[in-house]
Amino acid sequence: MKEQSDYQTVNMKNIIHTFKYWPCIFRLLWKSDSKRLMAIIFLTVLSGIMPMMTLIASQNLINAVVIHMNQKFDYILRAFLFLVVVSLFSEVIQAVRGHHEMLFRNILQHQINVSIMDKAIHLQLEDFENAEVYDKLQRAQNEANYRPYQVFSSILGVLGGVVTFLSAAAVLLSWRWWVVCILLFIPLISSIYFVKIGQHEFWIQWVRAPRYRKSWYLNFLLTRDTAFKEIKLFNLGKHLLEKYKKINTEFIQEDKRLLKRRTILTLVFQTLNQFAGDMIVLMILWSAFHGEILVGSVVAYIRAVSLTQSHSQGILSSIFSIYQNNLYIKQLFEFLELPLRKPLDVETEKTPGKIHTIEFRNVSFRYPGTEDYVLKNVSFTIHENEIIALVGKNGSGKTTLVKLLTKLYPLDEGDIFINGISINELNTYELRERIGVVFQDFVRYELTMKENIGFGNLKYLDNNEKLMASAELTGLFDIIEKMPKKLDTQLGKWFEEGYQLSGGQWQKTALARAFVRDADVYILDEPSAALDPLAESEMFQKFFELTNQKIGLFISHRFCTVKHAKKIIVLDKGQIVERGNHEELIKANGLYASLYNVQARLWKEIDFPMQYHKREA
Ligand SMILES: Nc1ncnc2c1ncn2[C@@H]1O[C@H](COP(=O)(O)OP(=O)(O)OP(=O)(O)O)[C@@H](O)[C@H]1O
Repeated sequence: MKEQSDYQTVNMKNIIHTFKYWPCIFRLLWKSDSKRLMAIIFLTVLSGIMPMMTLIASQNLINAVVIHMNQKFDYILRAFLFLVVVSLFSEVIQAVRGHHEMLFRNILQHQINVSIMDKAIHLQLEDFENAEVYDKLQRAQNEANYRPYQVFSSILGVLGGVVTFLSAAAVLLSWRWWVVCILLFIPLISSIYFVKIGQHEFWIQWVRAPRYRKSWYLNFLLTRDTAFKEIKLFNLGKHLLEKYKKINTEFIQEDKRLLKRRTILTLVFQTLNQFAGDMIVLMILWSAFHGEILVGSVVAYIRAVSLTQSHSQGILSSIFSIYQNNLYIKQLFEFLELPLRKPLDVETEKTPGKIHTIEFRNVSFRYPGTEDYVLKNVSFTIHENEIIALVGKNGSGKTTLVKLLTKLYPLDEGDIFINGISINELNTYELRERIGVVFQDFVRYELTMKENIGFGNLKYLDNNEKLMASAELTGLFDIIEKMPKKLDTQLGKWFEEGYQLSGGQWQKTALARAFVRDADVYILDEPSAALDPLAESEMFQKFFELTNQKIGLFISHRFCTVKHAKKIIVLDKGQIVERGNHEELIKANGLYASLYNVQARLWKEIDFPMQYHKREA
């Protein structure tokens, strides 16, 4: 919030503050392609001098014609050839510079995208679920990744413009030095006004950012397949489009006001500039009329006046663009320089070895930035060759337990021991290598079937035998066999020749991905939600076999499966309220029994149809 108000207070200090990222920009530019960067800077300076060179060559030629008319043609020819060479050289420089700039822009953009993605893979889940960090990532990604090039290009604009401006001014200095002062004075005054407008635009852009993201999101919803079905069925298209239009119409209105102000100011200063220029041209003609200067010099001076005027405008618009881009650059580097969270990434040498026991000891947890405990004093132990079922109402903390065990969140209070060692002391990557998890919101990779399974264990990515063995465990084998390119079949509908799987088949793919891992612990969070009863029963049979001499943990709301687990842990509002096997828990007649009975009644169609009939009557 403070950060935001900093932007809203628009003053020179804040504007200057945004320049603090320039060293980072230059490091980034240098890192991207240092040789090309140097070449571009050199060519920019050179092309800044070229207009003046052309001007001097034209002046020479015209003066040569005037002086040597009907006398020596070779003087005229020499002056002409000089002009040809200078013009040609100027064209070549422009072309080579354009070529390098284009390439450099692509390389730089690639470098920035890689840096953003590299940063993102080093963040923690905690960061991704933190609106502020996510915001920074989104801003860096959507708005800021091309800005460094724009700043660079504007700096080049200023550099080239200043060189041309000064060299053209130098031509005029030899005639009347104070003419240069007049030509400088007007742009200087106008730049003060333009900086003020620039500050205002900063502010407008900043305030606009959240609305801009919303409009981006609406655009995303309307143009991707993710929300297509609901948008059609609930007939949301028009409603969402209207929302999008409303936000963007506001932007257009704001832009109109801004542009109006800018256009009026531009007009005023251009008129003043033009008037001053015309007066100076009149003076040049007056001097020529009195024979003080030659025709070539008349042309050269007039051209110099026009160059100084046009380049002063160019320099101003480049400075203006630098101001605007600086704000976004700040967002990019704020994201790239986000400090990585410590505890999860501390790499220790300690490896768990084969996991024989997992012990949760007095674990309590609150999500960062929230007050309420989602887990309270949770303690239980799982041993090798055991399967535990975690049950409880929605939001009771089951998935949170898995996130803590897999070190997706740092522990808050209490500890988790793997083979007697605290997970805080264990190497995160080694620990995760030994755990195979299927989350409720598993990923449907729009890639090949091979990748969808092989991502569970990259070392088997090209081992079709292993991948198919894992597919067999989840009942995918026959489906893959029938696919056009078997394991190499592209899945989903985003890319060419995509083969769309059903919801249950996607779930089986996610299970196969977890099963291909040579894990010691397999965790399934709602693994059967999309499976038909037969597939569910087969999958659990395989799961029981797979976890032989290993540890299995599954979260499920389906009591027909849960009842087969030897140990069942019942969570309620983050606390373990019951534990035991099915028979014990039914006998205890607590939460488990009541949840089980509700479901059993639904299966037996005792209560539900009666109510249904009552409503019909
Ligand atoms: N990233 C988060 N930030 C803040 N609160 C969260 C976050 N994720 C989950 N919660 C909260 O933590 C509580 C437990 O969530 P959890 O996902 O562990 O429940 P669950 O038992 O797995 O539920 P379900 O059966 O619906 O999957 C919920 O109240 C939820 O609102």
